[in-house]
Amino acid sequence: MSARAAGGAGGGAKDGAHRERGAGGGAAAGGAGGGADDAAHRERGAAGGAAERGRFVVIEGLDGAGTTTQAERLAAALRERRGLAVELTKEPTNGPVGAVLRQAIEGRVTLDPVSLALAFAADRADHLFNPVNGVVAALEAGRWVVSDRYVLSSLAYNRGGATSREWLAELNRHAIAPDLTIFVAVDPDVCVSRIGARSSAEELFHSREQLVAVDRNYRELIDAGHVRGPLATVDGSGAIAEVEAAIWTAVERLQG
Ligand SMILES: Nc1ncnc2c1ncn2[C@@H]1O[C@H](COP(=O)(O)OP(=O)(O)O)[C@@H](O)[C@H]1O
Ligand SMILES: Cc1cn([C@H]2C[C@H](O)[C@@H](COP(=O)(O)OP(=O)(O)O)O2)c(=O)[nH]c1=O
Repeated sequence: MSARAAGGAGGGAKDGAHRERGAGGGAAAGGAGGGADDAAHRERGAAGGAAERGRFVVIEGLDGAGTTTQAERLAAALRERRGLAVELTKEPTNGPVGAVLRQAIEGRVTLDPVSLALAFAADRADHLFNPVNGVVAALEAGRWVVSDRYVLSSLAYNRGGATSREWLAELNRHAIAPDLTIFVAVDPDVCVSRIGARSSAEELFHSREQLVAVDRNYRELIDAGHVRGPLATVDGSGAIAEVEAAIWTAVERLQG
């Protein structure tokens, strides 16, 4: 197994923790597209017994909305309360394209908006279809996946000028639809203050002006029905435990 596979390409929490690995690394994804939409919830007849497909839950929101905090809490709750095997992942991932993106986000390299959008789409393809530790392989092996950010982040953050919503959607055509997207809604001013309390480091999308524009994009995308798969909007302005409880209610509805 490569160092990358052992370390969990495609995610893990910010520190790379919490990522469970299935024996043998899971099934091969079978190429771009994965066919996972069609394969949703089917039983696997492969050797080793039938495994019901896992569910893919995505947490979205502005920087500072609490997506990292809530993705960690949801993954832990699914393990503890439901006894599920859960992988916690994030975008940008800890894989090779994700490493370049992290440099761009932290201002160590500069990418133009088209290259940035292409890199996020490439990182996402690896996140999904990596045969060793990709999301599709995990879902097909029966594990749940909770992802901190996904396609909706590209549509909300990387749009403008040469990068239209339509083009971004086309770039992400192969990305499977989540079983549930949770949008953690928080006012941009609150996000700015939480970001400031967390760290003084400058990042690409941390200005108030940018967060206001991204918030508008998220809300337009949601209102126009451009989110693929079921969506739950949760008020993220309350205490961490309150937001966690609201997310749990949304996920329980999915299970029920
Ligand atoms: N509901 C909340 N109320 C107050 N502070 C929060 C809440 N959720 C997260 N935080 C804090 O805000 C900061 C940003 O949270 P984080 O989960 O890293 O956000 P994101 O991943 O969306 O940028 C962290 O310091 C975190 O502890
Ligand atoms: C997944 C994704 C993230 N982003 C942005 C959103 C964040 O500003 C940044 C991810 O940085 P990160 O430090 O992980 O932020 P957070 O903890 O708030 O999620 O990358 C895009 O611009 N496009 C994308 O497709």
